[in-house]
Amino acid sequence: MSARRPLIAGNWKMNGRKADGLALVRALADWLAGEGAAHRDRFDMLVCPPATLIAPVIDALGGAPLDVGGQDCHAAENGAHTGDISAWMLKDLGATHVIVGHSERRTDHHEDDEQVRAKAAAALAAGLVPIICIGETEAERDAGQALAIVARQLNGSLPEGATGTNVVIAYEPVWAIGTGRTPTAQDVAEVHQRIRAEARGRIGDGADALRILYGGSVKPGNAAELMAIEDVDGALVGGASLKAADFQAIALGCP
Ligand SMILES: O=C(CO)COP(=O)(O)O
Repeated sequence: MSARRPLIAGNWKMNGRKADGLALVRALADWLAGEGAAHRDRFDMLVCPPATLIAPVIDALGGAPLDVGGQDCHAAENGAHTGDISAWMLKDLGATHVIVGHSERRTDHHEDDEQVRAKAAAALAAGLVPIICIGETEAERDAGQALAIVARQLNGSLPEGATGTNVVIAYEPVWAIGTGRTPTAQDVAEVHQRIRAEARGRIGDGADALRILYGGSVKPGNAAELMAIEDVDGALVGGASLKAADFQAIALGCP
């Protein structure tokens, strides 16, 4: 076993006006400086606000040990790409991470593994840690294809130059996102073990240091059970990351 410190990451998705985002991040910063301070060596914490709030959230941190990331980036550094944001722009604001390949982008924007890999490569080139999301649909799980789909997505989405420490993988079964349903602990363990094995084939023993997050209906009530599973190295949290108390409780679920 390596000393992989869990990463508790909040994906705010398309939620929050400025006042909401600032109130949330201030509450988290206050907690990390107060009650949460005693637990700081048990997890790293990250929030991924909508692009409009990244700069104000970073300004509001006041030195709190809380990283800030984007929810997506374009694969290019600059150029004629209306509405897009580059990894270098996120880095310029002070972001440290960027989510790529979230299933909502794979669905809503038809992103495929090749595009996700290009985005992840851009993140690495810009000096950000890409959080590469993979996960099967319910039909794929019912057809017994979950492991094969996740392996294919991982291999297709992992960029050249990936190591165990410069990328993070998030396993998010599509059918568990926002539904209140989660896979069994055994199913989560099986998929995470497979992800690490596939990663080992690509990056060798660096895979021991690779953080593999679970995402999909993580709540205060199930966080401890999920975080205790072998090869689960943190959580990518959607809905429950919008409430400071819930997000904090999830972090406290880390072993
Ligand atoms: O998609 C997710 C995080 O990226 C998970 O969302 P929920 O936690 O709302 O299910």
